[in-house]
Amino acid sequence: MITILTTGGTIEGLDYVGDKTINKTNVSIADFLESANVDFEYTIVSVFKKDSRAIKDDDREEIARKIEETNASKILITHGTFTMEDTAKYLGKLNLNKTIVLVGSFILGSSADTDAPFNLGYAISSLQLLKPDVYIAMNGQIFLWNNVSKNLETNKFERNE
Ligand SMILES: NC(=O)C[C@H](N)C(=O)O
Repeated sequence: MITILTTGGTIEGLDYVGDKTINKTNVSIADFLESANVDFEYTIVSVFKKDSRAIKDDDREEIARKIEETNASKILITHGTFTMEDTAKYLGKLNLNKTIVLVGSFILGSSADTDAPFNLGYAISSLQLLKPDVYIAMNGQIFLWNNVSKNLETNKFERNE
């Protein structure tokens, strides 16, 4: 059983100009999974729908609460890429003793060339194999919460050393 927590960001088809959200086509994570015909049990909980630049520690606390509330030991979090590393660090420090993988997309989930389905598939596969801890699954790689940052020039996540 996997619990999927959704929090907004480009992966959910939300588009932004500056700080303003332009509500484009709302893409649901459920639609991606249904079209892939996945065959594992999951529940999707929408925690909030935000540009990740607007996510504050109060919001992260709410995510942590949802993680503690669920019986599932494997948690996927869909999240905007801008502050994904901050949420990963926040959760990593809590020692929640569950396998937690954060994933998002660089290209709008509603675009034909979106990286969302690839990233989701990679993250879900990794989630099932990784030991308890907090990870980011992006760019076809797995990053541990305490050794990751987003390179804004290359639009890639990378290890700090
Ligand atoms: N690629 C993204 O997800 C960026 C997005 N604007 C965010 O919420 O961080």
